[in-house]
Amino acid sequence: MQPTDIVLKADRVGVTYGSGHKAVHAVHEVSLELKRGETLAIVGESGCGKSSLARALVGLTDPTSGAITFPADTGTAPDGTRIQMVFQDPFSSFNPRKRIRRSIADALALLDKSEAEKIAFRDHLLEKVGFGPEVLDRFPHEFSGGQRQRLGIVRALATGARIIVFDEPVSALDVSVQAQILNMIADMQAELGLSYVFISHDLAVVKHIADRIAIMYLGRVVEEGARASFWSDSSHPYSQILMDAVPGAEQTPEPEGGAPVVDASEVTAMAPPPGCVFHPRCALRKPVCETKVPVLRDEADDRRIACHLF
Ligand SMILES: Nc1ncnc2c1ncn2[C@@H]1O[C@H](COP(=O)(O)OP(=O)(O)OP(=O)(O)O)[C@@H](O)[C@H]1O
Repeated sequence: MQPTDIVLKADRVGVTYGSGHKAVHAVHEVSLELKRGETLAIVGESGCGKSSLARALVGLTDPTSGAITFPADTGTAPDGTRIQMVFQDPFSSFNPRKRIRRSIADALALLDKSEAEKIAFRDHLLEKVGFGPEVLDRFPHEFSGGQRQRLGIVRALATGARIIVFDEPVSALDVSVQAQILNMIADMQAELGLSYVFISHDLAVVKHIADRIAIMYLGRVVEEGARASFWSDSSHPYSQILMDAVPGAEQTPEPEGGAPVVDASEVTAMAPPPGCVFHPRCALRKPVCETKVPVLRDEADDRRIACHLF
């Protein structure tokens, strides 16, 4: 078998809540690949299914359809250590009654290393996020949001996981703290050779750290490609809206046909529109968009778009 650089692969993954006419297709046939050492950003508005996909990737939810595999896995890592999630608010996942030492020890327990090596690894990770060993005897509530997020990152990495899924890791933090955390995340990736999936509702946050970007809308990936090409080539009309919202981005002129037709909040995964799910909000829509679902197909080198305009 050929060695592969793909560390994580989602193949037509679907996540459905409920059944029958009450079913919500939160994630619909999503296929993605994450290469070793790369950061794949998944971006979309609230409710597009980002968290459902993230939870499926790390095994917290079983996909209703499709498959999640780890093609580059050598098979030596015991389950639970190859992929970990960092949540928006790690406070909710730290046991408030446990000292930090205990919480990190629980993560280190998954490592196949000697006690001394575990301690050295722990202290190295703490140092990387700017903490000394004195934090170990404190409780979670004694830390600010930014500090807690740094501890959340340490705890995820302490398991030895090589793939980290970050679910909106800086969204709850002050803008001044966000850049600091993003820099730490990037430093650790370079030093430890980690692969990241980075979930965000804000394209501005991922603009500097993502190698690849996938845009999700109502459970589907509508566009995917290398980050650099996103700001240079033409894009899916939905991606364009997200790009225009990035501060300092060049604004695209209002397309002919005018503004979006319906309020975004009226379109939900509970009652997705027929045809292209984005068509009610698309100023460039054509009649075909109301009836036919566009497939995600290669538009250029390293760029896939699901849109009838291309
Ligand atoms: N446990 C659940 N039961 C039923 N519906 C759910 C459940 N979890 C999520 N949903 C629905 O699935 C869709 C996708 O939700 P999800 O949380 O994955 O999106 P998101 O993009 O992460 O949004 P947010 O950023 O607001 O968390 C939404 O319509 C949501 O209401």
